[in-house]
Amino acid sequence: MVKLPPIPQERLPALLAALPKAELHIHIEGSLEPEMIFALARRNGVALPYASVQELHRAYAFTDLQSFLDIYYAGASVLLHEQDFYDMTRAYLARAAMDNVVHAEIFFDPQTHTARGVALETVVDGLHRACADARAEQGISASLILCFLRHLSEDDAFATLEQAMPFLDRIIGVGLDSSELGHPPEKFARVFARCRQLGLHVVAHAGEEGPPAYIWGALDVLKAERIDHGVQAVRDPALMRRLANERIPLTVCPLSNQKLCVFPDLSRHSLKQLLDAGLVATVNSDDPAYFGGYINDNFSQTFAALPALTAQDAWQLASNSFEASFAAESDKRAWQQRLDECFESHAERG
Ligand code: HPA
Ligand SMILES: [Zn+2]
Repeated sequence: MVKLPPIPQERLPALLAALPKAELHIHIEGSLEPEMIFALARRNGVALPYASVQELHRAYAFTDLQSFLDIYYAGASVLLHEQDFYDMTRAYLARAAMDNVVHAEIFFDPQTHTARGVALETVVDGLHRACADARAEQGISASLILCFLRHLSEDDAFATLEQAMPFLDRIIGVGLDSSELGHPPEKFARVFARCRQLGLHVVAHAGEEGPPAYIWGALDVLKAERIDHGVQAVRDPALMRRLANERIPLTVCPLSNQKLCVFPDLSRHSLKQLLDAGLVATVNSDDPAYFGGYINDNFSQTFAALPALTAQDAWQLASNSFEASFAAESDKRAWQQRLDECFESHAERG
């Protein structure tokens, strides 16, 4: 264990906010705030099934993953033009930078847009231009991960990969999201094998609502390098040992788990168990506009709900986020150094 300077307990909230961190599980369509949904609907002449921002907000009372996805896909219907994708991504990156995110690996769902007649080029151009401008103007680094929707067929995923071929230099990897139960990783074995051949990184949502068997499948069949969510792993001791031994990161999203009723309450979340078992767990926001908080809200509310979490855990979570990222080793070392300096400054002050 790394020896850290002692941090007084009352400084923990300020430390959590100030920590440099990477965000590795953020669906960019899930960063669309209700106000922006209405502004884009107006700009693009799209009719929404909600009369006002307040009415839309009131619909954010989810009972499970599917009840959220239905509203999330409706929200994304306002995105039509390159500028829409640009504005959404710039807004997220500006907000993330305020939370001291130094690096973000951003998921996007092409099939949600191509099914409505939006060209993949429009999507990728807007997202990529926003990432480049945010890096130049705010110093935040960002890269893109294309997610396949698992409720659709493997053929549809292959067609999406084909459309993405001209843009692979702007994508670092692929992921798997949407409705988990009934859509195990094995359904996408061949398309993920092709993605690996193409040199793309591969990650997958598994063990959010689905059983530990879906995490085994993501590892053994898809060869996922990271597991998104993965919180159901605590139900399988052999899986916990494997994740720890192979240092397979989990991108955990506590507020998402709370809002989608994966845990009855944040105070019952498994994050501390995952860390104590030596897993490379990280904290992320998933769909911050829908789940009531960006990454620092996830840190602060989870540490408040789980008093067993310590400053050492905070350091570990931030350090894990750099280790788990697909960034260059030189960047990881620089961010790690900033993390250690942040700890020193919080220990010394006062
Ligand atoms: O939490 C999630 N799970 C699965 N698919 C998703 N798409 C956006 N957010 C999620
Ligand atoms: Zn997710």
